[in-house]
Amino acid sequence: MNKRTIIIVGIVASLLGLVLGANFYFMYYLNIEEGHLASVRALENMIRHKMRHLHPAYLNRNPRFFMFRNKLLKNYKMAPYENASVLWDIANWWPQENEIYPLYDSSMGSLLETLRKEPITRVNNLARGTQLKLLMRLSQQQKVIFKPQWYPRDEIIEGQVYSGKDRHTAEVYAFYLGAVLDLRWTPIVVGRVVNLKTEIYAQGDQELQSTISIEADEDGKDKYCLYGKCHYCNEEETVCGDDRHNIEGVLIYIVPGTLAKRRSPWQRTYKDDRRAPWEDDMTYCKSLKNKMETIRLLDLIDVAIFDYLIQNGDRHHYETREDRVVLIDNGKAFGNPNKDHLDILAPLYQCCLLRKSTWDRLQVFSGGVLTELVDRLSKQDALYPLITDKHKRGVERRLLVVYAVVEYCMDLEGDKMFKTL
Ligand SMILES: Nc1ncnc2c1ncn2[C@@H]1O[C@H](COP(=O)(O)OP(=O)(O)OP(=O)(O)O)[C@@H](O)[C@H]1O
Ligand SMILES: [Mn+2]
Repeated sequence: MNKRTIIIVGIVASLLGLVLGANFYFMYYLNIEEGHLASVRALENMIRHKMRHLHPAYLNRNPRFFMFRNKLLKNYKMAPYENASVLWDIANWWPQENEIYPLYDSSMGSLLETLRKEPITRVNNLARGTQLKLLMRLSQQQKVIFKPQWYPRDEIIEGQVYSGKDRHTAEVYAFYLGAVLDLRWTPIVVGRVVNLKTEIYAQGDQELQSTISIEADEDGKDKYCLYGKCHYCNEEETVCGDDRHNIEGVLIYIVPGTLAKRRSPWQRTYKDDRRAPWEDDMTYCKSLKNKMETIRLLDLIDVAIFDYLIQNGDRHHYETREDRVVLIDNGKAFGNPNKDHLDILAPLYQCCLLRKSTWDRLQVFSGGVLTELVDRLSKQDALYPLITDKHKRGVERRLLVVYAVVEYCMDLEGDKMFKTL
């Protein structure tokens, strides 16, 4: 054999080795159990493989997005108003099942303005849930929930996916993301800079006032700090005003109607040394499919995608309105832009079911459009930018993971994974 032949044979042999090696690698991980991969690790490898071979359509812009973008921008555009209570009457009639507001409605831009502008006339502690929140009344009438800022936008929350306190702007982001993805199941939320002295303390009842400390700082100027009343509230952990007593927070419109709280089948144990059954059992969904209505399962799978994009890993319970799932409490999102918690997507990759409309919609906003559009919609918010560029890149990266997981499911189930319920 001459030198050239040896080189060619060498290359062919090593290519063969690579192909075989890679196949063995995949066969090792593809320890298929009734069509499902045996472990989360194997799944992660499979997803990584899928991500490397994503069809360009998932990476590029879909021209169909223009139509949606223009309508959305028009719908959420800031608009003046004359009578706030008329708008509140309208908005309180909006909810239908779990849809909190209509797809397009000429009152939306004005309604958002009422939440930004109307005077805060009464404030109480709201000891519901575990985190600090206040109940505010606007113009002596409309009740809203207030969640304050705890962290700067670029704070990185270490630890578990559910660690830390609320990230207030995540609630606003969730509202606009829900609007874009047509998961209009979130409450309507605006960011607002509020004065702790004149708008909260002065309008607060005695109980609230007793959870606000007023102390003189080095310059002898009063400093207002709120610690509130809730499960995790304590005098050491406070929200303090700046030199003009201002704090950032979000006003969350109260969803009219009755909400029912249910334990999530994908609940975490919240203990470092104990894992939940769903974390190790890739066939976990099989028994759920018999126990739970498909429509509920489809709702929870939509929720999983939504939560995965924003990295909310704290949906231990979910709430329903007229038997459909609502997206209440989105504050534990955007903790660490560098981390993706794939297991938030467990409902999707374990059940391999997805609402057809959700899948169609997700594909409209490929190629960077999703975060660009949420960014443009939220430009009018007092707290813009809601999240850092790193977090925006995180959302886009995770959208590709969602595409890859759906591709993985399509390999297993074909088109029958898509449902129209
Ligand atoms: N916009 C809303 N409309 C109606 N009810 C709401 C709204 N936001 C919150 N609630 C009610 O208040 C409860 C507590 O709110 P939320 O879940 O945001 O608090 P949390 O302190 O984050 O709770 P947890 O610690 O359980 O996560 C909810 O379970 C819900 O019943
Ligand atoms: Mn919460």
